[in-house]
Amino acid sequence: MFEEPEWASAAPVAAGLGPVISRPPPAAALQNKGSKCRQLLATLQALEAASLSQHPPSLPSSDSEEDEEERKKKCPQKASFASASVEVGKKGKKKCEKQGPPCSDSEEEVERKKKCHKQALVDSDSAEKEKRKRKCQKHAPINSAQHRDGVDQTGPKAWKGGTTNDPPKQSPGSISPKPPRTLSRKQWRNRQKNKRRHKNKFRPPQVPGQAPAEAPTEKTEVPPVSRTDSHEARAADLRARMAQRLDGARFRYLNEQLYSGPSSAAQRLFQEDPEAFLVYHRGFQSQVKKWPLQPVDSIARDLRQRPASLVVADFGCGDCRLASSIRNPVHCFDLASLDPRVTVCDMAQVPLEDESVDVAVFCLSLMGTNIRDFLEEANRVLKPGGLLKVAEVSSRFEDVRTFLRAVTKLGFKIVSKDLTNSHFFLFDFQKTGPPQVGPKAQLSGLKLHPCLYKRR
Ligand SMILES: C[S@@+](CC[C@H](N)C(=O)[O-])C[C@H]1O[C@@H](n2cnc3c(N)ncnc32)[C@H](O)[C@@H]1O
Repeated sequence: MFEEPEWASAAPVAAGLGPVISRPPPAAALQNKGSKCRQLLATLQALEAASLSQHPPSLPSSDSEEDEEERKKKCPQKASFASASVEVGKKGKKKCEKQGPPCSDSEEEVERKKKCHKQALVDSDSAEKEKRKRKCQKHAPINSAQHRDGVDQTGPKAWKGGTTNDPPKQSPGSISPKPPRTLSRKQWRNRQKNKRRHKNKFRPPQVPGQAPAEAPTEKTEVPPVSRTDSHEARAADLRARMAQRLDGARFRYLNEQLYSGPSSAAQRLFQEDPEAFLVYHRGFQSQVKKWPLQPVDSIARDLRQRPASLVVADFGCGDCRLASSIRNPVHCFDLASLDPRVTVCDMAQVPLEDESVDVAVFCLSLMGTNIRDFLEEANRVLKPGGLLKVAEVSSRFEDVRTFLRAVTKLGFKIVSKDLTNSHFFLFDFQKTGPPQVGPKAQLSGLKLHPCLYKRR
């Protein structure tokens, strides 16, 4: 009964103690029950000792699959039994000890021990299974419910063959000498992360808040077009700005010409270059529209309070803003025409009869160096007692009183003056009669500063 071949041959091999244990002959065993029992116990103890020294159960690594593999390599056919036999040594002994005295010499005793040994083997197998099951549960807590439900997921390979994608959990303290064949949860996550990174590496960068680009389609060809558009828009904008600056320069030049020479020269200028008149007026309009109040509007307001029957002569009318603002009949004179109502002429000589108009207006138009000619012409066409209205840029006046005195010598008296406006002065004169001075008399008060515009 002690010659159970598997147990007798496998145990020493598994324990590595074959040469140490001497097996007594069966006959002697039957005769000497006490010694057999002792031998049996000795064998069991030796097996147990060997088992403990080689595979200490307290070490976590001893339960590892690698160790199992190692054992299988050492004894491919008997490995499972060998591990079981180790347990036999422990559990069988304990069970036997519980069931009866350790050193009974009777045959029943031996039989009982044999049964105990078989039972121990069964117990050992079930214990081993239970241990593996616990180990698996420890590695895969997510699937613990499945384990509880009886789904067999035992063993580390469950992660490979399982339907779930959840990685196995590795206990924090466990250190495996070899790289694990299954991935830990952390390793699995890192691998997934690396895969995603690798994918995203070759994707075009996405703007936050925008939908991700599906593929390089026609949409990707849009930016060059928009770039071209923006380039053309910038070029057009640049051209417009350059043209504006050129116009500004031309306006300043023309403006200076009008103030620095006699009206005859200005007349020639615009006759030779009609476009220059447009340039000048564009520049003038861009300037006065920034003013808080345009003097022409102030004059028009005053005239609207007077009888509409009064005949008005507008010297240097420009775009006929005054004529458009009042109901009075208005003779419009200028060096060039921006409106059909304009009579093109030098205002030093207007095509009007003497004493034919009630109101003569000079709104920012005393530009030439021959201002006296303009004022004498107004005196000629004005009716006696007629109204002379003058508006000029305030900065042009060196001394307002000398100006007023000079105008008075030309057959006018000052009626009202308004010096309150920040940009221009307003004067009202009444015709008193013909000029009181001869043609060669000097009227220095009529010399006004040119109104020059700064480059902006
Ligand atoms: C600054 S603009 C003012 C235009 C208009 N009076 C206004 O206030 O809107 C001066 C105008 O007087 C005109 N002018 C200057 N000298 C002139 C002259 N000798 N004969 C006719 N018009 C003249 C210019 O051509 C210009 O249109």
